[in-house]
Amino acid sequence: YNPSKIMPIMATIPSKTIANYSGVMPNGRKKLKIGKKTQLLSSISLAQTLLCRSLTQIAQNLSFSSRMSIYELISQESAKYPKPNITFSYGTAGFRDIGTVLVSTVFRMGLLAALRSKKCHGEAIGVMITASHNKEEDNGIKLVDPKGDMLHSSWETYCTLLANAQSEVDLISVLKSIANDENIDLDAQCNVLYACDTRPTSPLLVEVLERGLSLLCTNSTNFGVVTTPQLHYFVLCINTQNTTPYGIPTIEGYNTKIGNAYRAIVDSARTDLHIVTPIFVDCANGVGAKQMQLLSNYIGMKYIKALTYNDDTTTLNKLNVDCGADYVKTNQKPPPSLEIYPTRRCCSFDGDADRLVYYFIDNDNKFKLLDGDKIASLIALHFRDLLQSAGITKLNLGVVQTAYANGSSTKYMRNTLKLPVSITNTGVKYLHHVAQNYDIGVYFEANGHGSVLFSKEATETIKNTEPQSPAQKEALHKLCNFHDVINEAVGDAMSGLLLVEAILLSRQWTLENWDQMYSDMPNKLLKVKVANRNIFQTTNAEQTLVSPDGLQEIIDSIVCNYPNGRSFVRPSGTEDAVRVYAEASTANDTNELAYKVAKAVYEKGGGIGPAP
Ligand SMILES: CC(=O)N[C@H]1[C@@H](OP(=O)(O)O)O[C@H](CO)[C@@H](O)[C@@H]1O
Ligand SMILES: [Mg+2]
Repeated sequence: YNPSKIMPIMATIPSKTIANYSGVMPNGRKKLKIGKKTQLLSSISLAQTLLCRSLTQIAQNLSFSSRMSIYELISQESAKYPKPNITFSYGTAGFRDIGTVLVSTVFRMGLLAALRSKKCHGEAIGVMITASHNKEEDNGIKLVDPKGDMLHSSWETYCTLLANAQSEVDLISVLKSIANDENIDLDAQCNVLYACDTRPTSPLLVEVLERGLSLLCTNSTNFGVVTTPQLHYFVLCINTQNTTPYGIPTIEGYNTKIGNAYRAIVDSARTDLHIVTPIFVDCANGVGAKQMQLLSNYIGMKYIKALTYNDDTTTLNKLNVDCGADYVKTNQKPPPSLEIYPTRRCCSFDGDADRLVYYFIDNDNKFKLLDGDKIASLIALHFRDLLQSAGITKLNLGVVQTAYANGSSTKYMRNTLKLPVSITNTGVKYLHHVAQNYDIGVYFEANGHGSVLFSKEATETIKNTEPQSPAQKEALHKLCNFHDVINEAVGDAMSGLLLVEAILLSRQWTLENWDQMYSDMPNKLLKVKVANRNIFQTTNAEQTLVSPDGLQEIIDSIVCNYPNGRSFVRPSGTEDAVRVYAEASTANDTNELAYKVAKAVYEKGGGIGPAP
């Protein structure tokens, strides 16, 4: 091999071909933007040079790799990304930290994603680089399993082990033991799809991820800057391509599937389209802004009037600042940037557009939040009615919540809707799995992250039931379209918005009508800083502490003094803190209860910093 021999060969390749391909060369970060005729010639010669350099690099790597084992190569490359002196943990939503300290972790997750795909017989695995609602300087990485759901918990330990391997020797030893324990053939097929959100550290982390991937994976696709749920959707689409295709794994495919289903529901609701009122969408200055604009443009103003706010993804220090679903839910107030008055319908996404909350102010200027619990209640009610109208009785419809669900919502669904409600651990992966126990499982976290899952039996029943009346036919048709509007892979703010809008239009409901389903119990969420949150261990879907010793008894003795009081304590999976939740009949009682429990946590659980 000799680079000087490459040039004459290059000369025989039509320049246009080189220019076309130059954008996807291995050193593709220097992508060429060719468009203006005046720049074309110089771009082509630059493309030739770049291509030549890439070929040189490939040839060098090839001759190296023939002499070095793959583990030696990994070790050599990994040395470029030393692990900082931090203990990483794959938590509720993968790894989260300041973006720049995640470099070694992200490189290693490239290796792990490749192993996971090889273990799953070459099925596509997703890697999303995002820190969701957290601050802009943070970033994170989480893996998506072949069905589009979260990484299987048995592999989370591998993630943590790999991220914490101190030296290159440790790293190789962890990799070898994973390959050995899981019986993985390193030469097996592999497919990894990856994407990122709009954070400033995302391009750097994507580049490092690619380095990791390039060592073990021959087949990977960069989906660019998309929402977390879109990446989950792409993974599910690609892995079902040869069986029952879930959809087309592109942004257009996503918009077409959910957009067409939404339009069909609106059409079948036979509503006068003039009643389609604007929905003001706060996009948290995140990735949802552009994607929501693309989706609503596809659907058309006649069907949806989605006006995006907080859609600046280029100015620094704006992401999730005083806006977004987490801000609205935590502070129980609208983003100051949104002009809100009675009758104006508003909703907020979070930074990676997997959470959705709605809100409005009533005629007395009182802020009303329609959170994940209210969204779940609306969906459960509507599906219960549709199943009844469709004459389907054999499908079991149920709801999954966490202990953070407002007590009134659980009561409403159990006592008024007469539906089964399961309570499970915090984190979408838990809710998702429990929802699979129902034929139609509606799951939502109070913060607005959730979806609806349909069993195979549910899908087939909806598709194959012979209607006995026009009303039944219409209900079945609606159920089919509601199924298609939902992103079953994971909770999705954009798909959730269409689902809620479609239900409201079908029922001809305003946000006030929706809000009146039930009244929220006053509630309070506090954080307590402790020296070691790992000593906090829970049972009973995180509602009862088993450690530290004696603390649960103290909490019980506090709670029993408050009518309808409920309070529980658990360690956060995403922040270095312990969370305290309280609910009671009045706002005063709730406040008092929350602070008393937080104080007990601080005193008995090794609190640090100022006392609550
Ligand atoms: C009380 C609360 O809202 N907890 C959130 C938060 O988890 P913690 O483990 O509580 O930090 O972030 C998770 C990931 O986004 C989300 O799934 C969960 O609902
Ligand atoms: Mg999120």
